[in-house]
Amino acid sequence: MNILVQKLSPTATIPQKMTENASGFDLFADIGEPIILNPLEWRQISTGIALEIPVGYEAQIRPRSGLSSTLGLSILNSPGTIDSDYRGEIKVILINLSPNPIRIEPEMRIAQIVFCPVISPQLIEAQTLSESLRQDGGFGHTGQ
Ligand SMILES: O=c1ccn([C@H]2C[C@H](O)[C@@H](COP(=O)(O)OP(=O)(O)OP(=O)(O)O)O2)c(=O)[nH]1
Ligand SMILES: [Mg+2]
Repeated sequence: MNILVQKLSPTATIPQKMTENASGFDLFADIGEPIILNPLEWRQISTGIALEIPVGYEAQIRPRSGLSSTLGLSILNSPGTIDSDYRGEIKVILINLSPNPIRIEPEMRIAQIVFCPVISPQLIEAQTLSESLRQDGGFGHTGQ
């Protein structure tokens, strides 16, 4: 499958898979200068790219575990949803969950984007639903 990627700025970087069978393509920050995120601060970070995702697919913006485990850097709305009809700039809402300031560098690989199939069912209103073993048990009702 091909997915069209548009660079919206000359400094943007096309997302890259770092290994052949990686699920995600790393997303690069397209920022002119470093951005400091203070503890519990979040910011939309530009990537400088736009996508044309085929209908029937979506993209998810997910954190990179290395940045999370070493720095405490995460994504506020993880996983971010990129709709197939969105043609604007992909942005990453980074949040600093650590007690220390975090410096986001230009061209830093700040997140990863994963392309996934998505279904678009018809939602049919119903008065009753079929029975199941679980019924309405949830939120830990099976124990720890
Ligand atoms: O992390 C994200 C999440 C979303 N988007 C873009 C692509 C997506 O298609 C659009 C809308 O995202 P979403 O549906 O999550 O936000 P919303 O608050 O529901 O906005 P809208 O009313 O525009 O759908 O914003 C990003 O660039 N990065
Ligand atoms: Mg929406």
